[in-house]
Amino acid sequence: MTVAIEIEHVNKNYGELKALKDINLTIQQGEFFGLLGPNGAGKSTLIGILGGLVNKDFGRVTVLGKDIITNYRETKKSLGIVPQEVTFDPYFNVRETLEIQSGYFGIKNNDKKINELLEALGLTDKAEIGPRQLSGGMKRRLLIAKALVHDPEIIVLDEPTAGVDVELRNSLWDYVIKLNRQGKTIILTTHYLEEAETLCDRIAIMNKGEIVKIDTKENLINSIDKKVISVKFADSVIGLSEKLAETNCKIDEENNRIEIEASKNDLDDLLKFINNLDLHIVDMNIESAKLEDVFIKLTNLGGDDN
Ligand SMILES: Nc1ncnc2c1ncn2[C@@H]1O[C@H](COP(=O)(O)OP(=O)(O)OP(=O)(O)O)[C@@H](O)[C@H]1O
Repeated sequence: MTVAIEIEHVNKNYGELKALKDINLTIQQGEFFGLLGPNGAGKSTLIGILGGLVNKDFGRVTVLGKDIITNYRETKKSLGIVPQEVTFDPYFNVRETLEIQSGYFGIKNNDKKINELLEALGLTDKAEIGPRQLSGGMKRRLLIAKALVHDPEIIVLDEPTAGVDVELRNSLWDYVIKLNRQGKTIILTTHYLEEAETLCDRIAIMNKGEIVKIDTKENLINSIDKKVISVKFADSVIGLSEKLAETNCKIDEENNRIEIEASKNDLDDLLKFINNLDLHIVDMNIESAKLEDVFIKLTNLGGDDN
Protein backbone atom coordinates (compact mmCIF):
# COMPACT_ATOMS: atom_id res chain seq x y z
CA MET A 1 0.00 0.00 0.00
CA THR A 2 1.25 3.50 -0.78
CA VAL A 3 1.17 6.14 1.90
CA ALA A 4 -0.90 9.13 0.80
CA ILE A 5 -0.13 11.40 3.73
CA GLU A 6 2.39 11.10 6.52
CA ILE A 7 2.27 13.58 9.39
CA GLU A 8 5.12 13.30 11.89
CA HIS A 9 5.42 15.20 15.17
CA VAL A 10 3.56 18.23 13.90
CA ASN A 11 3.16 21.09 16.36
CA LYS A 12 1.50 24.45 15.94
CA ASN A 13 1.14 27.21 18.52
CA TYR A 14 -0.79 30.45 18.24
CA GLY A 15 0.94 32.46 20.96
CA GLU A 16 0.20 30.59 24.19
CA LEU A 17 -2.39 28.36 22.55
CA LYS A 18 -1.17 24.89 21.55
CA ALA A 19 -3.39 24.34 18.51
CA LEU A 20 -1.60 21.09 17.51
CA LYS A 21 0.41 19.01 19.96
CA ASP A 22 2.72 16.42 18.43
CA ILE A 23 0.37 15.09 15.75
CA ASN A 24 1.34 11.79 14.12
CA LEU A 25 -0.88 10.35 11.43
CA THR A 26 -0.50 8.07 8.41
CA ILE A 27 -3.21 7.89 5.77
CA GLN A 28 -2.94 5.22 3.07
CA GLN A 29 -3.79 5.80 -0.56
CA GLY A 30 -7.41 4.94 -1.32
CA GLU A 31 -8.67 5.40 2.24
CA PHE A 32 -11.87 7.27 3.08
CA PHE A 33 -10.60 8.88 6.25
CA GLY A 34 -12.56 10.92 8.79
CA LEU A 35 -10.98 13.66 10.88
CA LEU A 36 -13.45 14.48 13.62
CA GLY A 37 -13.43 16.68 16.68
CA PRO A 38 -15.34 19.45 18.42
CA ASN A 39 -14.91 23.14 17.50
CA GLY A 40 -11.35 24.27 18.06
CA ALA A 41 -9.90 20.72 18.12
CA GLY A 42 -7.33 21.65 15.46
CA LYS A 43 -8.76 20.01 12.33
CA SER A 44 -8.65 23.09 10.10
CA THR A 45 -5.18 24.01 11.36
CA LEU A 46 -3.94 20.56 10.34
CA ILE A 47 -5.62 20.85 6.94
CA GLY A 48 -4.18 24.37 6.57
CA ILE A 49 -0.69 22.96 7.15
CA LEU A 50 -1.32 20.28 4.55
CA GLY A 51 -2.40 22.89 2.01
CA GLY A 52 0.46 25.25 2.77
CA LEU A 53 -1.81 27.96 4.21
CA VAL A 54 -0.60 27.55 7.79
CA ASN A 55 3.06 27.21 8.78
CA LYS A 56 3.79 24.48 11.29
CA ASP A 57 6.24 25.20 14.11
CA PHE A 58 7.72 21.73 14.09
CA GLY A 59 7.39 18.36 12.39
CA ARG A 60 7.23 16.93 8.91
CA VAL A 61 4.43 16.33 6.43
CA THR A 62 4.75 14.31 3.24
CA VAL A 63 2.22 13.86 0.45
CA LEU A 64 2.75 10.72 -1.65
CA GLY A 65 6.25 10.53 -0.20
CA LYS A 66 7.20 14.16 -0.98
CA ASP A 67 7.84 16.79 1.67
CA ILE A 68 5.24 19.59 1.45
CA ILE A 69 7.84 22.30 2.03
CA THR A 70 10.65 21.17 -0.27
CA ASN A 71 8.27 19.85 -2.95
CA TYR A 72 5.60 22.49 -2.58
CA ARG A 73 4.45 22.62 -6.23
CA GLU A 74 4.35 18.88 -6.72
CA THR A 75 2.50 18.12 -3.49
CA LYS A 76 0.02 20.93 -4.19
CA LYS A 77 -0.92 19.18 -7.46
CA SER A 78 -1.69 15.95 -5.60
CA LEU A 79 -4.05 17.70 -3.20
CA GLY A 80 -7.55 19.06 -3.74
CA ILE A 81 -8.56 20.93 -0.62
CA VAL A 82 -12.10 22.19 -0.17
CA PRO A 83 -11.82 24.86 2.52
CA GLN A 84 -14.54 25.85 4.99
CA GLU A 85 -14.61 29.47 3.95
CA VAL A 86 -16.33 30.42 0.73
CA THR A 87 -14.55 33.13 -1.30
CA PHE A 88 -14.64 33.84 -5.04
CA ASP A 89 -13.61 36.48 -7.49
CA PRO A 90 -16.98 38.07 -8.35
CA TYR A 91 -15.88 39.06 -11.88
CA PHE A 92 -15.83 35.54 -13.30
CA ASN A 93 -18.74 33.24 -13.90
CA VAL A 94 -18.82 29.63 -12.71
CA ARG A 95 -17.20 28.14 -15.81
CA GLU A 96 -14.54 30.87 -16.00
CA THR A 97 -13.73 30.37 -12.30
CA LEU A 98 -13.05 26.69 -13.02
CA GLU A 99 -11.05 27.49 -16.17
CA ILE A 100 -8.85 29.95 -14.28
CA GLN A 101 -8.33 27.43 -11.51
CA SER A 102 -7.31 24.82 -14.12
CA GLY A 103 -4.86 27.39 -15.48
CA TYR A 104 -3.15 27.67 -12.07
CA PHE A 105 -2.21 24.03 -12.52
CA GLY A 106 -1.09 24.54 -16.12
CA ILE A 107 -4.09 22.64 -17.49
CA LYS A 108 -5.51 23.94 -20.77
CA ASN A 109 -8.68 22.70 -22.49
CA ASN A 110 -10.07 21.19 -19.31
CA ASP A 111 -13.67 21.18 -20.58
CA LYS A 112 -14.18 17.45 -20.07
CA LYS A 113 -13.33 17.59 -16.36
CA ILE A 114 -15.12 20.92 -15.86
CA ASN A 115 -18.30 19.58 -17.47
CA GLU A 116 -18.08 16.40 -15.39
CA LEU A 117 -17.80 18.47 -12.20
CA LEU A 118 -20.61 20.85 -13.20
CA GLU A 119 -22.83 17.87 -13.89
CA ALA A 120 -21.90 15.94 -10.74
CA LEU A 121 -22.44 18.99 -8.55
CA GLY A 122 -25.64 20.16 -10.23
CA LEU A 123 -24.11 23.38 -11.58
CA THR A 124 -24.52 22.83 -15.33
CA ASP A 125 -27.35 25.33 -15.68
CA LYS A 126 -25.45 27.87 -13.54
CA ALA A 127 -22.23 27.69 -15.57
CA GLU A 128 -22.60 31.14 -17.11
CA ILE A 129 -23.64 33.12 -14.04
CA GLY A 130 -21.45 34.95 -11.52
CA PRO A 131 -20.76 33.70 -7.98
CA ARG A 132 -22.74 36.64 -6.52
CA GLN A 133 -25.92 35.26 -8.03
CA LEU A 134 -25.38 31.80 -6.56
CA SER A 135 -27.11 30.72 -3.37
CA GLY A 136 -24.94 29.75 -0.37
CA GLY A 137 -25.27 26.03 -1.14
CA MET A 138 -24.38 26.57 -4.80
CA LYS A 139 -21.30 28.60 -3.85
CA ARG A 140 -20.21 25.63 -1.78
CA ARG A 141 -20.70 23.38 -4.79
CA LEU A 142 -18.48 25.68 -6.83
CA LEU A 143 -15.85 25.59 -4.09
CA ILE A 144 -15.84 21.80 -4.30
CA ALA A 145 -15.59 21.86 -8.12
CA LYS A 146 -12.72 24.37 -7.87
CA ALA A 147 -10.73 22.03 -5.61
CA LEU A 148 -11.17 19.12 -8.01
CA VAL A 149 -10.49 20.64 -11.47
CA HIS A 150 -6.92 19.35 -11.53
CA ASP A 151 -8.05 15.79 -10.73
CA PRO A 152 -6.03 15.49 -7.50
CA GLU A 153 -5.11 12.10 -6.01
CA ILE A 154 -5.98 13.23 -2.48
CA ILE A 155 -9.19 15.11 -1.76
CA VAL A 156 -9.61 16.95 1.53
CA LEU A 157 -13.10 18.10 2.39
CA ASP A 158 -13.30 20.48 5.36
CA GLU A 159 -16.96 20.42 6.38
CA PRO A 160 -18.22 20.33 2.80
CA THR A 161 -21.87 19.88 3.70
CA ALA A 162 -22.23 22.65 6.29
CA GLY A 163 -25.36 24.56 5.30
CA VAL A 164 -26.02 22.37 2.29
CA ASP A 165 -29.42 20.85 1.50
CA VAL A 166 -30.14 17.12 1.59
CA GLU A 167 -30.27 16.80 -2.19
CA LEU A 168 -26.77 18.20 -2.71
CA ARG A 169 -25.41 16.20 0.20
CA ASN A 170 -26.60 13.01 -1.42
CA SER A 171 -25.32 13.89 -4.90
CA LEU A 172 -22.04 15.16 -3.46
CA TRP A 173 -21.51 11.94 -1.52
CA ASP A 174 -22.40 9.82 -4.54
CA TYR A 175 -19.71 11.66 -6.50
CA VAL A 176 -17.10 11.48 -3.72
CA ILE A 177 -17.78 7.75 -3.22
CA LYS A 178 -17.27 7.28 -6.98
CA LEU A 179 -13.94 9.12 -6.81
CA ASN A 180 -12.91 6.99 -3.82
CA ARG A 181 -13.78 3.81 -5.75
CA GLN A 182 -11.56 5.06 -8.55
CA GLY A 183 -8.71 5.04 -6.01
CA LYS A 184 -8.70 8.64 -4.78
CA THR A 185 -7.90 9.19 -1.13
CA ILE A 186 -10.59 11.12 0.71
CA ILE A 187 -10.09 13.01 3.96
CA LEU A 188 -13.26 14.39 5.47
CA THR A 189 -13.97 16.63 8.42
CA THR A 190 -17.58 17.00 9.39
CA HIS A 191 -19.73 17.75 12.38
CA TYR A 192 -22.39 15.44 10.96
CA LEU A 193 -21.29 12.25 12.68
CA GLU A 194 -23.85 10.14 10.85
CA GLU A 195 -22.21 11.18 7.60
CA ALA A 196 -18.79 10.10 8.88
CA GLU A 197 -20.26 6.84 10.19
CA THR A 198 -21.73 6.04 6.79
CA LEU A 199 -18.76 7.09 4.67
CA CYS A 200 -15.44 6.69 6.46
CA ASP A 201 -13.38 3.51 6.81
CA ARG A 202 -11.03 4.86 9.44
CA ILE A 203 -11.47 7.78 11.78
CA ALA A 204 -9.23 9.98 13.92
CA ILE A 205 -10.89 11.86 16.74
CA MET A 206 -9.14 15.07 17.73
CA ASN A 207 -9.61 17.11 20.87
CA LYS A 208 -7.70 20.15 22.11
CA GLY A 209 -4.91 19.80 19.58
CA GLU A 210 -4.37 16.07 20.00
CA ILE A 211 -5.47 12.89 18.27
CA VAL A 212 -7.21 11.11 21.12
CA LYS A 213 -8.15 7.99 19.16
CA ILE A 214 -7.59 6.55 15.72
CA ASP A 215 -9.11 3.30 14.53
CA THR A 216 -11.49 1.72 12.05
CA LYS A 217 -15.07 2.85 12.35
CA GLU A 218 -16.13 -0.65 13.42
CA ASN A 219 -13.56 -0.87 16.21
CA LEU A 220 -14.48 2.57 17.49
CA ILE A 221 -18.16 1.74 17.63
CA ASN A 222 -17.56 -1.71 19.14
CA SER A 223 -15.51 -0.10 21.91
CA ILE A 224 -18.73 1.25 23.38
CA ASP A 225 -20.74 -1.31 25.29
CA LYS A 226 -24.22 0.05 24.78
CA LYS A 227 -27.52 -1.32 23.56
CA VAL A 228 -30.76 0.61 23.54
CA ILE A 229 -33.87 -1.55 23.57
CA SER A 230 -37.16 0.12 22.76
CA VAL A 231 -40.39 -1.79 23.11
CA LYS A 232 -43.91 -0.77 22.19
CA PHE A 233 -46.71 -2.57 24.00
CA ALA A 234 -50.38 -2.98 23.18
CA ASP A 235 -51.15 -2.51 26.87
CA SER A 236 -50.65 0.51 29.11
CA VAL A 237 -47.19 0.97 30.62
CA ILE A 238 -48.54 3.07 33.52
CA GLY A 239 -47.26 1.62 36.74
CA LEU A 240 -44.16 0.01 35.20
CA SER A 241 -41.73 2.55 36.66
CA GLU A 242 -41.44 0.60 39.93
CA LYS A 243 -40.72 -2.69 38.17
CA LEU A 244 -38.14 -1.00 35.95
CA ALA A 245 -36.53 1.05 38.72
CA GLU A 246 -33.33 -1.03 38.58
CA THR A 247 -32.82 -0.32 34.87
CA ASN A 248 -31.76 2.80 32.98
CA CYS A 249 -35.21 3.28 31.51
CA LYS A 250 -37.42 5.95 29.94
CA ILE A 251 -41.16 5.36 30.01
CA ASP A 252 -43.46 6.97 27.45
CA GLU A 253 -46.89 6.42 28.99
CA GLU A 254 -48.72 8.19 26.18
CA ASN A 255 -47.45 5.81 23.48
CA ASN A 256 -47.10 2.67 25.64
CA ARG A 257 -43.38 2.62 24.93
CA ILE A 258 -40.30 1.93 27.06
CA GLU A 259 -36.65 2.51 26.20
CA ILE A 260 -33.93 0.78 28.20
CA GLU A 261 -30.19 1.40 27.91
CA ALA A 262 -28.09 -1.60 28.83
CA SER A 263 -24.75 -3.27 28.32
CA LYS A 264 -24.38 -6.22 25.92
CA ASN A 265 -23.96 -8.64 28.86
CA ASP A 266 -27.33 -7.63 30.29
CA LEU A 267 -29.26 -8.26 27.07
CA ASP A 268 -30.27 -11.83 27.82
CA ASP A 269 -31.59 -11.03 31.32
CA LEU A 270 -33.30 -7.90 30.10
CA LEU A 271 -35.18 -9.59 27.29
CA LYS A 272 -36.38 -12.30 29.69
CA PHE A 273 -37.42 -9.59 32.12
CA ILE A 274 -39.38 -7.73 29.41
CA ASN A 275 -41.07 -10.97 28.41
CA ASN A 276 -42.04 -11.62 32.03
CA LEU A 277 -43.80 -8.28 32.27
CA ASP A 278 -46.70 -10.15 30.72
CA LEU A 279 -47.59 -7.32 28.36
CA HIS A 280 -48.39 -7.81 24.69
CA ILE A 281 -45.41 -6.62 22.59
CA VAL A 282 -46.31 -4.79 19.35
CA ASP A 283 -42.85 -3.74 18.23
CA MET A 284 -39.25 -3.95 19.38
CA ASN A 285 -36.00 -2.36 18.29
CA ILE A 286 -32.46 -2.93 19.54
CA GLU A 287 -29.91 -0.27 18.61
CA SER A 288 -26.15 -0.51 19.04
CA ALA A 289 -23.78 2.30 19.93
CA LYS A 290 -23.23 4.99 17.35
CA LEU A 291 -20.17 6.97 16.37
CA GLU A 292 -21.73 9.85 18.28
CA ASP A 293 -21.42 7.85 21.55
CA VAL A 294 -17.70 7.31 20.86
CA PHE A 295 -17.26 10.98 20.02
CA ILE A 296 -18.97 12.17 23.20
CA LYS A 297 -16.94 9.77 25.35
CA LEU A 298 -13.58 10.65 23.83
CA THR A 299 -14.04 14.40 23.66
CA ASN A 300 -15.59 14.60 27.10
CA LEU A 301 -18.53 16.57 25.80
CA GLY A 302 -20.64 14.77 28.37
CA GLY A 303 -18.83 16.05 31.43
CA ASP A 304 -15.59 16.17 33.41
CA ASP A 305 -12.56 17.80 31.94
CA ASN A 306 -9.29 15.93 31.69
N1 LIG B 1 -5.04 32.29 12.93
C1 LIG B 1 -5.26 31.96 14.19
N2 LIG B 1 -4.82 32.72 15.21
C2 LIG B 1 -5.01 32.37 16.49
N3 LIG B 1 -5.66 31.26 16.88
C3 LIG B 1 -6.12 30.45 15.92
C4 LIG B 1 -5.96 30.75 14.53
N4 LIG B 1 -6.51 29.76 13.80
C5 LIG B 1 -7.02 28.87 14.70
N5 LIG B 1 -6.78 29.28 15.96
C6 LIG B 1 -7.14 28.57 17.19
O1 LIG B 1 -6.58 27.26 17.09
C7 LIG B 1 -7.47 26.27 17.64
C8 LIG B 1 -7.77 25.23 16.60
O2 LIG B 1 -8.59 25.82 15.60
P1 LIG B 1 -9.08 25.05 14.29
O3 LIG B 1 -9.78 26.04 13.43
O4 LIG B 1 -7.95 24.29 13.73
O5 LIG B 1 -10.14 24.02 14.94
P2 LIG B 1 -11.19 23.10 14.20
O6 LIG B 1 -11.05 21.77 14.82
O7 LIG B 1 -11.05 23.20 12.74
O8 LIG B 1 -12.56 23.78 14.67
P3 LIG B 1 -13.98 23.93 13.89
O9 LIG B 1 -14.65 22.60 14.03
O10 LIG B 1 -14.66 24.99 14.70
O11 LIG B 1 -13.72 24.32 12.48
C9 LIG B 1 -8.70 27.06 18.12
O12 LIG B 1 -8.57 27.29 19.50
C10 LIG B 1 -8.63 28.34 17.34
O13 LIG B 1 -9.23 29.41 18.05
